[in-house]
Amino acid sequence: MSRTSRVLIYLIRRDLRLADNPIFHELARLHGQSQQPFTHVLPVFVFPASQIETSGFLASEGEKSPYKEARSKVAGFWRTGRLRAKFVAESVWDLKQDLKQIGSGLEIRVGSVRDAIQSIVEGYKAREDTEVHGLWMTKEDAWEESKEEDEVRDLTKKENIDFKLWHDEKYFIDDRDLPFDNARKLSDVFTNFRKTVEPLRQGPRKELPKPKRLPPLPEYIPRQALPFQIPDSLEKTIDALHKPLSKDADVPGMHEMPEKAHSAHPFIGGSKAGHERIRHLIESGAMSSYKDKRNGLLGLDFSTKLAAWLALGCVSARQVHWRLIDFEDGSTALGRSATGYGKGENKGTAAVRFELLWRDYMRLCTRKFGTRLFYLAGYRHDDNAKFKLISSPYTKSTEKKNTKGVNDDDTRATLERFLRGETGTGLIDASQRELFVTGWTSNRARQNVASYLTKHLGIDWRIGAEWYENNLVDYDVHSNWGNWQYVAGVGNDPRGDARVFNPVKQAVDYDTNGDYVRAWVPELKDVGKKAGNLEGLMGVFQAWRMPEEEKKQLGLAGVEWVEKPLVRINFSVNRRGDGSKRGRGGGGGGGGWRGRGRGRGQGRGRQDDGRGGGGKGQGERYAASEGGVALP
Ligand SMILES: Cc1cc2nc3c(=O)[nH]c(=O)nc-3n(C[C@H](O)[C@H](O)[C@H](O)COP(=O)(O)OP(=O)(O)OC[C@H]3O[C@@H](n4cnc5c(N)ncnc54)[C@H](O)[C@@H]3O)c2cc1C
Repeated sequence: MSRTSRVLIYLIRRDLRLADNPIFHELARLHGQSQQPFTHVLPVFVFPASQIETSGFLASEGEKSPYKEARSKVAGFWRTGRLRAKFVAESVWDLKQDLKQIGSGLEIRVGSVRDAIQSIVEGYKAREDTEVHGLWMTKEDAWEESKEEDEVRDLTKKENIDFKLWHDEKYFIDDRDLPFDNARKLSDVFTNFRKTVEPLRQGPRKELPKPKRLPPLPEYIPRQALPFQIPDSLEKTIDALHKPLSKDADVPGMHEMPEKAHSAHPFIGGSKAGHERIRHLIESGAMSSYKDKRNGLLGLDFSTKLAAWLALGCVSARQVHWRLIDFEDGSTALGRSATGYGKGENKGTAAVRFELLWRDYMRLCTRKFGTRLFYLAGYRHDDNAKFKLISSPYTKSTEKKNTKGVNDDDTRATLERFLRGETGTGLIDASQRELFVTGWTSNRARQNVASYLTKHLGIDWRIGAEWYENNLVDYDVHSNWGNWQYVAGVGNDPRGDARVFNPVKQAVDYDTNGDYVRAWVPELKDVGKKAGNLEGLMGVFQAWRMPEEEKKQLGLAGVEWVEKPLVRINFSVNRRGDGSKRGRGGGGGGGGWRGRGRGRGQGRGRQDDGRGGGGKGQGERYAASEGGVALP
């Protein structure tokens, strides 16, 4: 008997958008034809049990999850923390709503991706009137995702179901337009890659329109297999995701949101919110001023905050690009009253494209190096690299003796202070606390934190990457692990180990009045106010430098992280204005991160991406040195 319903399953991954989505585009096109290979389409999203803890979806209290806890490999953190879990759920439900409006819908499942699909296939096999005709999904590059693909492909082969893997089109330069056919040919230097795809303004393909109508859902849809059940609202989905996760992420003493502090990332998941954000950035002029402001630390608009939507594919990079084109060409009303409207590409919009290309590059590095993305020795695989050991508090160090004389127990205590934001270095503490309570911290702060953990504390960089994976709402496997490697000196940074950020100098440069540190480390909010000079500010950036009297007055005397910082970083204020260095060692080179430094010092930071700092000469200059990196 021929079955009357032929179902195509679209297994949605990090492509949570309707517009500019090649699969939905093709489904809409086929729907308009009289002869269709399938009669119904079933969009499915699976919360993958290996990456997001799913035990909160158990149907009853007595049940046990058949899956291992979704914890990270080195440090055992939950892989997806509360804030990202919420952002993902919002994005999934947003797409569900969008699909409903055009005659379709979205089925949510939990478990391993393979099990989820198998259970749907089995459900249909048991019926006479329906068959699964095919399964489509988007290719992703990281190894877990590739493994998922293989498992699903094998399953479809066994069940005689058509399988198709689609290009992931959420990136800036389309895979089909890359100047090489094999990722092994990707240069290990970003600048070289960039040159092969310039001019960037002409790089992206056209975006695909939003489908107006999709084939309907099948009349019968197999339910989620036990022991799990799927909630019927966004709120209940978030509750289920949060249920197993403790509020302190299993680290005792984590700090809460300080009074009067504001999240720089108060956004919600989903395409609609993402596009609203793009519109706001253009209309407010924030896209045009991006290049000058992107190194900011506090506020909503100094950077785009688009990364979280991009990571989940709620918006694609080329959608960002084409909205910028609309603005630059003045072809729509978008941004009509903003600076730069109709005047072509400006340095702000060009810099946004440049950063979007970095995102492409990080992902292509994963394609090139595969699982080396997660290796302690990184892409470089250089056994002699100075900072790459290191004692790991959770696995016991087997790799090499920690040259800084730290044993594993000390490292664990040190690490917990780092996670809590109690290192005693203001910029690091502010960033760590901000990250934990808001799910976001700026690029400048991320660079400093990563450099501090790996190069000042000498701790295994993967632990930092895992903590970011847990916390960041914009977590993305390629950008996170790739950037951690880069800063740790084991990745594709041409300067490798030589790049060390001095977080005190960086605070002086980028947190000029200490507002960022004061906002996130409220214990320090009044420090240095009386003195009102740079020396006073030093107490904000390194609390141990506060005069004894002031410590007592502010109730900070005897506080461990104030009195005993994990690292005392030498940094002296030089009022001679010649920017020369004092003391031992350099270490100020962090300011030259990919040439983004402000160019205050002399020849700091190689301009390895060709963009100059340009020496703004802002009043007083400072000299930095980093001799003391001993742990207490
Ligand atoms: C240690 C470390 C970890 C990081 N982890 C992540 C991560 O998990 N996910 C993530 O998307 N980015 C990560 N980044 C890169 C960067 O910090 C964030 O993309 C950026 O801060 C997000 O904020 P934004 O959207 O306002 O960025 P903007 O400054 O507005 O940049 C625009 C877009 O360009 C891309 N971009 C910018 N800088 C980078 C970069 N260095 N590498 C790759 N893409 C970039 C992002 O998609 C971003 O949304 C990390 C950087 C470091 C140093």
